[in-house]
Amino acid sequence: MKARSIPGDFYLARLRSSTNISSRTLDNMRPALAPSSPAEPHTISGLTRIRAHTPPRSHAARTFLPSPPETAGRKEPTEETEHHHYHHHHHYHHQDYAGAMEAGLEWVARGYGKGNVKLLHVRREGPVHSIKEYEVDTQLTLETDKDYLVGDNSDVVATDSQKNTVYVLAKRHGITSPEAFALLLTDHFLAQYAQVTNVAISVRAYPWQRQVEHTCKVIKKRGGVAEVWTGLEGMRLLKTTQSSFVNFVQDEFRTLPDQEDRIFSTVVSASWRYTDIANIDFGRTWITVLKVIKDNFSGPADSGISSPSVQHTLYNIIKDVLLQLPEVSQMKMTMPNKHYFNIDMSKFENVVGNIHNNEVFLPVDKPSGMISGTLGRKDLTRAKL
Ligand SMILES: O=c1[nH]c(=O)c2[nH]c(=O)[nH]c2[nH]1
Repeated sequence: MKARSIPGDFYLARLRSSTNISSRTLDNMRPALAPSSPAEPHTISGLTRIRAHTPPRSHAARTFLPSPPETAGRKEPTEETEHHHYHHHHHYHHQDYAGAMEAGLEWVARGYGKGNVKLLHVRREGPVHSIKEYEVDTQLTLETDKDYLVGDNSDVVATDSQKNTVYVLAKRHGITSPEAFALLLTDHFLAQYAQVTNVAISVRAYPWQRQVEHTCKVIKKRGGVAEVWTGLEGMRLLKTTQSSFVNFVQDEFRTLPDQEDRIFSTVVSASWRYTDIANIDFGRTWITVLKVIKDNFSGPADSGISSPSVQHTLYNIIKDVLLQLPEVSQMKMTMPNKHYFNIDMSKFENVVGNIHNNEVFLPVDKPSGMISGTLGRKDLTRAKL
């Protein structure tokens, strides 16, 4: 074989990512890579070729057999084993691999698998869904090393199949915790493939949390009808323009100047009660309320909507919900005013130039304004009394 005429040759860089290199492939590549002087590394078309001046190996060291499945160690190559190997796998370029496993070497560790298998699992239990987004690494170690040593893939569970397994087990069993999912995968790989001796699964969970909580409260007196309140909590909003607060009481206690263009940020809590709970799509009303809040806080994307105060924005939201949802009899809402105060740049005139900037703010944790209100339908409110 031609390939045997250059023992000691090896190549660096992305020459071939597969271990299954046929001697034909190497033969075809050689002319393009042939350097003028074998002593120098050459870069040709982005490939670095290094000529290693290793003395030709002995015949016996040039090839070997893969470990038999029942033993972890490797059998020493013999004339007999080489003969067997040569005839059945002559397309492998044995002598290019044999050098690494000369006598006296052993595996300290080996493994292969898929890294960062990303998946999002959605658990759909009625209209309330829950999600888990994970990145999973799989690593298998096989009993034999014939895949590494001679390119025999017959025991190899492809990393692509390992990736598919992650998806299939998520579909079949669902996902509760990273640990439960990792244990599920580990047990699966060991049970499914007898040639696997070790499995390592790593899972990283992406920390999603609900942007807005859907809440509800149901009260029922014996013999009465259920009073159902649906709500939302934790809807954090912020806008950088079209919010003002001016013309409020001017006296000796006031220090706050009129604010023509301030930051408006809040965390909305709201709840609403239904007139009659028969035939109500609770999920749909919840989505509608969310949209009414967004529309009144932000307005249309091109023009926005201006807010003269938190009070006015709060009123507009509740009013619109009651107009759009006849099944709602009453709605209450609180909107804390999460202050972002303009940092006074007048002290830094020399450093910043424009002191009238509206760009640097101090987020204030506490205190915050507490604005709230409840609106009900007149007829129903009266009927209740
Ligand atoms: O929208 C506001 N309403 C207030 O009642 C108030 N009070 C205040 O100091 N800032 C604001 N902002």
